[in-house]
Amino acid sequence: MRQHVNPLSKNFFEIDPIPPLNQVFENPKLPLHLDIGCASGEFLFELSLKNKNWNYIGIEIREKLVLNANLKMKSRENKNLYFSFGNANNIFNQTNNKSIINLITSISFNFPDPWFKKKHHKRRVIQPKLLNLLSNSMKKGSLIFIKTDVRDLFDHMELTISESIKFKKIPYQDVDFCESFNPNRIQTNREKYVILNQLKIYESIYKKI
Ligand SMILES: C[S@@+](CC[C@H](N)C(=O)[O-])C[C@H]1O[C@@H](n2cnc3c(N)ncnc32)[C@H](O)[C@@H]1O
Repeated sequence: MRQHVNPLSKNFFEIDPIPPLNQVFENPKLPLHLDIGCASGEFLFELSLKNKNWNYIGIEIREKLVLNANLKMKSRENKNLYFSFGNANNIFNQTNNKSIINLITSISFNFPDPWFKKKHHKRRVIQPKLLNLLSNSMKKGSLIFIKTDVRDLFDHMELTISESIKFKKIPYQDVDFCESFNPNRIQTNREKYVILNQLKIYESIYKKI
């Protein structure tokens, strides 16, 4: 399976609408977490089983991974999990999907693709346009979690988010993780690898003000 796809390719301009939340979740009123770049979804499968008081949506640009995750969904009892295929940068251009943004309680960007070369930086998932959309539509108090092992990418993400005056970085110790989308601090696949290899993790949390 391809490890990387070019998010700027026109294959990702068309976006599937996410159905109304009352059609995908047993209880659409639960707090909603969005995980961008969820890969095979293992992290979300674990989260959704452990935290039945949250709903989770995973967005992933590699279609095969989403197809496999949806196959796995059929054999499981997940009533609080949904996977959507597409480029997170275009997903909210879809009219139906736009209305979901103000229902989101939190979003995570876990170990996004670094796209090291300068000429490829525009392929990085955190872009000013996406941040602008989120800052205009996410509700007050909602959170953005970013995590990476690549310092340069971390600086790029921090800069892009801090350019929006509507997001304030909050000190780690001020976050009540027990109330968050991930109270048990479950690790993503990349995070497990990074920890095993004793690499440094850079992370920040932002609040919509
Ligand atoms: C390095 S992997 C990290 C996967 C997972 N979050 C983790 O921490 O293990 C980055 C994932 O983001 C996906 N991705 C990259 N750009 C994306 C985009 N614009 N929209 C949605 N998914 C994207 C990639 O296909 C890949 O699965």
